[in-house]
Amino acid sequence: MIIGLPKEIKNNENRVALTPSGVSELKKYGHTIYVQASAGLGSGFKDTEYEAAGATILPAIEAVYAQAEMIVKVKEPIAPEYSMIKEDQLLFTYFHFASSEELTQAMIARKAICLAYETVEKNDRSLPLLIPMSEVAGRMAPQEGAKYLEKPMQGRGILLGGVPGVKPANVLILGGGVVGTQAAKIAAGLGAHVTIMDINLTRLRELDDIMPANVDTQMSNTYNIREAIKTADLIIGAVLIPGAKAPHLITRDMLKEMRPGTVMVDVAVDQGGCIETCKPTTHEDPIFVIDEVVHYCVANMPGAVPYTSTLALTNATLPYVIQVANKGWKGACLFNEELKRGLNVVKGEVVYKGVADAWNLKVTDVNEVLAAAL
Ligand SMILES: NC(=O)C1=CN([C@@H]2O[C@H](COP(=O)(O)OP(=O)(O)OC[C@H]3O[C@@H](n4cnc5c(N)ncnc54)[C@H](O)[C@@H]3O)[C@@H](O)[C@H]2O)C=CC1
Ligand SMILES: CC(=O)C(=O)O
Ligand SMILES: [Mg+2]
Repeated sequence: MIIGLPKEIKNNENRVALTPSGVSELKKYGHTIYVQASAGLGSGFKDTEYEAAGATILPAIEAVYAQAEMIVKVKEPIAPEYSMIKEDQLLFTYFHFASSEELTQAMIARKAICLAYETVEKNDRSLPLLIPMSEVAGRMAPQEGAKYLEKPMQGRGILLGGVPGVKPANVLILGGGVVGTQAAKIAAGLGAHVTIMDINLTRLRELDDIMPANVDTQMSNTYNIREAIKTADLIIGAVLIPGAKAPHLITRDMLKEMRPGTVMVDVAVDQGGCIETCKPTTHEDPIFVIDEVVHYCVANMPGAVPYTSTLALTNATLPYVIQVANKGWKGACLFNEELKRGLNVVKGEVVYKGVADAWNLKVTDVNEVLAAAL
């Protein structure tokens, strides 16, 4: 297969979807890989390393899209890339369609095959291509929260861990999955008092068993959230309904219940956010303030730590990339249910229910689309 690796163009997105070692693995199976010049530089990989691994470097992004049967990326295509996408071209990347109607309509119009990292799902319901980046974003969330809690950054001016004789900060985490667990570990390690809320009682039991003494668990519901936000210093949004729009657990009217300088890090922003007032921000301009509450809503948090994130992401994606390259998208999706669940939009049809529901579109049975494509 001919594989294209473009350089990411989203703000401060320094990750890259294949490392030179990934290129050399793909070459073993006889695939051709075109890499856009400087695609890996932000993650510490030089063009010469990709060349040595067997890739061909192309100077312009247009040439990479023009040549490739499969584009492997990190983030969703953004407007300048739309017109480069060809009918029947396979795009394997994060899409988060439920947070962008524009992107959904653009991919329908381009008649591309959109295989979304975030909905590739194992039989045990885990999301193998989301987990590594959720681990990164979860560990970053208290770090970013601590920074914006500082007074000069518009926060309350409270130290997460407190000091002897002074209470630590209260951290409220909504969602006890991968992001929530990693965020709790780091916040608790810094000495904060942490509360994790989830609707899954089994998950709360597991967390209660493994978390240190300064982490409490509580059932997530509007009543409990309304109470907790009154004394929270840092709130981390970490809920997920796979592929679908996140529910708004914190509504606009709740902001006036919070103390001035409270910081909210809505990691779930890539699925639309679990805080009503959240809108996507960038690493260049990460926060905004409403009703004296600081909102941090960066949709590509791991992009800021590419040395960690690129390796973590490609450790997980490469085996799937190899499968798709070896069998083609149809063969790979028929062979492997995990990959089939990653199909979101195929040749103009929406095949993922959460995405169709988000934008009131018709959902087509993925098996019909696969059968028609054979
Ligand atoms: N902004 C960024 O850069 C990044 C964002 N993310 C996003 O973070 C979000 C969380 O991802 P993961 O932790 O991997 O998901 P996960 O599936 O591991 O965990 C989600 C948790 O939310 C819980 N939940 C669902 N509804 C809830 C409710 N009403 N109240 C409380 N909890 C509820 C679920 O029971 C589950 O335990 C996703 O939207 C993901 O895409 C992930 C990585 C990077
Ligand atoms: C998951 C995601 O949106 C990211 O890693 O940027
Ligand atoms: Mg207020």
